[in-house]
Amino acid sequence: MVNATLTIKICGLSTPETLDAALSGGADMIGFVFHPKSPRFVTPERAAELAAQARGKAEIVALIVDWDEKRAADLVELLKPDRLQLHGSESPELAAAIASASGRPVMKALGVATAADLDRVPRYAAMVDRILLDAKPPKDAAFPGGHGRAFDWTLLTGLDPALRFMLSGGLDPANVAEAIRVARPAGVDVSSGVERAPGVKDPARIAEFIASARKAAAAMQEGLTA
Ligand SMILES: O=C(O)c1ccccc1NCC(=O)[C@H](O)[C@H](O)COP(=O)(O)O
Repeated sequence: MVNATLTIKICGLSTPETLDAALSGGADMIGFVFHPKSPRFVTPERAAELAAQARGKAEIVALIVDWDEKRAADLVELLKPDRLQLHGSESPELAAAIASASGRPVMKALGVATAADLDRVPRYAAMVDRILLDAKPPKDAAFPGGHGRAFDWTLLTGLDPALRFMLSGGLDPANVAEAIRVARPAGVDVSSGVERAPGVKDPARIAEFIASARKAAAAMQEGLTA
């Protein structure tokens, strides 16, 4: 399911129509947000209904914020996601404990604003399956992700290529190609950039985002092999 050259994740889906746009566009991962303050919040029961549409076609990612192992394992029991995304201030040890208790690979999101924010990447990378490098939320934000803010992608150019990180934060159909060219991520993740209002996904923008990202990844690949 996960593309060898670029993993594309569409996050914060909450309707069958927009989920279909992500799947038919060829998304590798689709994300459900379980943070109650988010405009993209879905209940586990609603997510389980939507997940039936995606199972076997794309990885189902459950996004949780500062949950403990027990709560994460209970969600996994109900939803049977392929992966958990931790988007709070979970320590590397808690992230590893959640992976172990739930039996699911964990992607840990880390906020980036300056080069110093990357110092903790190796500690997390040693404990989880994937790292997602996202913009930091605004200081007064009610929820810690999905704010459509980009950060300076050039900060990532010195990262170990073996890290195979995912990139998010303010990506959209117009800038994703440039983000891929500059940061060379193994994957990209988008939410606000494919919406017409907070929490309201736009099927046409989802298709456009996936097409732009695939085209940019193919061009990079061609450049590397030419
Ligand atoms: O999207 C949310 O509402 C959300 C709420 C709480 C924690 C994380 C959240 N989203 C995280 C994501 O995976 C987003 O895709 C990522 O932050 C990028 O968002 P955006 O800049 O809006 O594309």
